[in-house]
Amino acid sequence: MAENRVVIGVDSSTQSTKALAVDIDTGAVLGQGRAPHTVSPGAGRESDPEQWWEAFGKAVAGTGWADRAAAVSIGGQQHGLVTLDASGAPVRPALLWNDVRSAPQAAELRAAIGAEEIARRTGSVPTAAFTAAKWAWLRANEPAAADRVTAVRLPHDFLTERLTGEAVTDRGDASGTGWWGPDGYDRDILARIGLDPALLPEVLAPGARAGLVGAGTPLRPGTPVATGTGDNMAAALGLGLRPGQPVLSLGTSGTVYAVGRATPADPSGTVAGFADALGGWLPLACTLNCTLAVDRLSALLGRGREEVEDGGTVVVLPYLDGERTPDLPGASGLIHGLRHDTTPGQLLQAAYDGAAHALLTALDVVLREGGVDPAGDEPLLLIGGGARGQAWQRTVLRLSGRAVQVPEAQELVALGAAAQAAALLTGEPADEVARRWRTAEGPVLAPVARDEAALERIGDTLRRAGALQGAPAEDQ
Ligand SMILES: Nc1ncnc2c1ncn2[C@@H]1O[C@H](COP(=O)(O)OP(=O)(O)O)[C@@H](O)[C@H]1O
Ligand SMILES: O=C(CO)[C@@H](O)[C@H](O)COP(=O)(O)O
Repeated sequence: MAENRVVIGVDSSTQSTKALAVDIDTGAVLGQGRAPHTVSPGAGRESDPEQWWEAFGKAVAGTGWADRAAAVSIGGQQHGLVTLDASGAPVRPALLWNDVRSAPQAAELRAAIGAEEIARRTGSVPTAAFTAAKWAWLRANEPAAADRVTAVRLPHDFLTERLTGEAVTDRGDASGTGWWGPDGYDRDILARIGLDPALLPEVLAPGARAGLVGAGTPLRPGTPVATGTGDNMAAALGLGLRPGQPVLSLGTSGTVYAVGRATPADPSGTVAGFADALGGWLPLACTLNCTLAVDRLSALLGRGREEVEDGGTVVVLPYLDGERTPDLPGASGLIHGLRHDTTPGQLLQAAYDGAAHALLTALDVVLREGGVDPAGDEPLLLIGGGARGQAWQRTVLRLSGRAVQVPEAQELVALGAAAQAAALLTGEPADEVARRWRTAEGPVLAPVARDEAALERIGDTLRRAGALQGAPAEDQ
């Protein structure tokens, strides 16, 4: 294999870094590497950016192509607040997307600007996940640390800068900050949260080159580096997604999204109006409790993930980490409707249902926000670690009523980053590279009738659980 025909794509996600070495011509994966991350337990969710950098080195070395790849690009978990001092070292661990301590700061921003206005300006109504709320939390709770910060980055920007020395980002990841919109950085929002725009990276145009690999990194000096993007935007590239094709990703987070034709601005906050990595839009709904919550329930029940049973009417709201969709940052797990004849397998199935419910009920809003008819019959593309699970597949079929397509290709975030890197060399748009690689191909599972009764039971429990789960009085 000629060295100038292989690129490396990286996914620096919540639980681990994954890297793929990919043949530019065929999309064949020639090598892969992985290294785990540590996320703090307890009230917050934090990770050390230095560990991401070490994991990046191990994962790219694991591909076997680190010293020979022709280009590289990095997709990363969205929203995380990385704070650097004048030497480029982290001031403190990064505050991650699933850290809900910043919920009061998000509520303050919403109240100060108004949900409609902030959605119009930034595409999204901020929740605790958004970087703007995290910076406001840092200012309020650790002012001395905030004062030492000379640069604010997102996880993928931090790694790109370590590689190239360039302080740059892309519109996809920038759109998850809460301080960026179609007109660029929103100076009013930055002023409200006390963040100097000079601390932020430059937002590069789609398809631009971020820079060249410098000395002393795990990659060959001089290797071109693409802009990278947020992990969901990278997966959209990795699938070669066209407008209106819906995606459900089952990983640490659950996400549902589609490339849109229109600029999204959902004032209800269910759908975040992210930008994609190409110049379009990526309306998306995200939950905090997905594969990890179901795995925790299966461990508590002492059953394997696939040991589910049909029947019964028990409802599980598996909000072990608080929740973002619906916006219940103070929520916890809740079981309702337990009977003498409820079996452990039914309880486990109810956890799957509870984790999928918000994503699948948000799907129509996601499509409408992107200007696409939700009545279309495009199969739902199922990706992420959970997509291989039979129980997950059956749950999604039952609660969506749609055909479900499971791409054979795995690690679509890393593949999307690889497509970005390849696009730097070939001049094609990255989504076209992925379509050429046929990354979305895989079996299509035939639709089944939507289980309206289960959806209604979960929705009803949610409404009635109101005060217990910390819902505002007007929603109860
Ligand atoms: N066969 C499977 N069935 C259900 N869940 C799975 C399966 N394989 C992996 N997972 C889950 O997938 C998750 C990892 O998914 P991934 O998309 O790699 O995560 P991340 O969001 O960190 O990128 C893990 O929490 C794991 O429990
Ligand atoms: O917050 C969001 C999307 O808005 C998450 O999807 C993060 O981007 C984390 O992704 P994973 O680590 O679960 O892939």
